[in-house]
Amino acid sequence: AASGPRHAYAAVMPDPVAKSQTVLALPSNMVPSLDTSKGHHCSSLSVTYINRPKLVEVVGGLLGVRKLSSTCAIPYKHSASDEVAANNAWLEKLPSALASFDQIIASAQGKKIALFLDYDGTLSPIVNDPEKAFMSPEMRAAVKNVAKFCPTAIVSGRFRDKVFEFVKLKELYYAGSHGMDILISSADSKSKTKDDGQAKLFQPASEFLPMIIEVNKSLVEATRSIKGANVENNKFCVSVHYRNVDKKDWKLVAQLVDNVLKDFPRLKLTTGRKVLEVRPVIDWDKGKAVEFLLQSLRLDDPESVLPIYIGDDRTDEDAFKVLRERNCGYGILVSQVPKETEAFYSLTSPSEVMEFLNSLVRWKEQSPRINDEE
Ligand SMILES: O=P(O)(O)OC[C@H]1O[C@H](O[C@H]2O[C@H](CO)[C@@H](O)[C@H](O)[C@H]2O)[C@H](O)[C@@H](O)[C@@H]1O
Repeated sequence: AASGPRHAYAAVMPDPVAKSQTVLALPSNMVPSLDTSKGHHCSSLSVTYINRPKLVEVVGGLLGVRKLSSTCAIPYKHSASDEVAANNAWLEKLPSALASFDQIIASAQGKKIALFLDYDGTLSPIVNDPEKAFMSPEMRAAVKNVAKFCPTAIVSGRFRDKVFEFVKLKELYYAGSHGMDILISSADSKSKTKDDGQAKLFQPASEFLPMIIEVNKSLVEATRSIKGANVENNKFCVSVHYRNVDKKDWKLVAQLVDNVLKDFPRLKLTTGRKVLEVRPVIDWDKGKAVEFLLQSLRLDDPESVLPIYIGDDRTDEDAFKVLRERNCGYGILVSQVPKETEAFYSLTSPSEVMEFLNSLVRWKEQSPRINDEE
């Protein structure tokens, strides 16, 4: 999509749910005074409007018009041997992060690992009811332990408060609404200003809040008659779930959502796992959120930090792409089937994610002084 005009943000806005926090409402070159003199790879960031893609471009597969373009399953013939061959070819291209663990830690020698974790499908298994996507106590312990050694952020499409309710770990950073709602405590923030002592919120889509409330209502109304359809308000974006809708009605759901969006030209549609996601047309995604966090937490020097992002969804591709293009870390795709991806490695399930996190912990525990530059 082509870039539109740059967007200057409105004045500082209090967040009703966030006590003792400052909302960072910055102009378009919004990154707090970056020092690019060291040639860090993750440097300039800005927020722009983008043109809205057409419905068929977004949900082509769902509408039967054309295949979805990114992170779609690579089609393969259905004989068992073809599937095995396709899987082997994929694993060659995208090796298991567990099998390649030694390689991964070799490139982390002398560096700090910054971990970015998607939530649904990565830390919790995909379930039919989004309200019941609980994380196991074992997974929570693994994340808690790894966060002792590696700065760890959850980057989710969910409402930030909701994903915190699931994860329940105060020591992590949280980016909700696909990165449009980032909370950073000032102790960790790069900019030492008079706001020190307060947590900081970065909400690049804050002006869209009333519009999201309105579109949420319209989407609930529009899909009311579709059995199994479920609309979830994620604060700066809205999810329309069709996982529990009869397959013959999937196209209808997409068309109803598209009809609603005709009245909201400043909102666009993206797709996830059996979900249509309505979000502002700003050029901001999980990739931008990762860059923002790396810079804000002073983790943007590739000489001393290795970022690793683990996710399962199409929206995680934006983060994989940032790490690949900037050559400053690894994306790990969680998937049981071959997919097109910008990730470097793969894991097959949340339980393999847990195994990977536990391996990181064991590695750090075995030789903390050698592995950690601090
Ligand atoms: O970025 P994420 O943390 O992966 O969030 C993406 C969406 O995840 C949730 O939906 C997905 O998980 C549900 C529970 O397993 C499943 O029922 C649904 O079909 C999946 O799409 C969440 O409910 C959405 O709001 C997030 O946008």
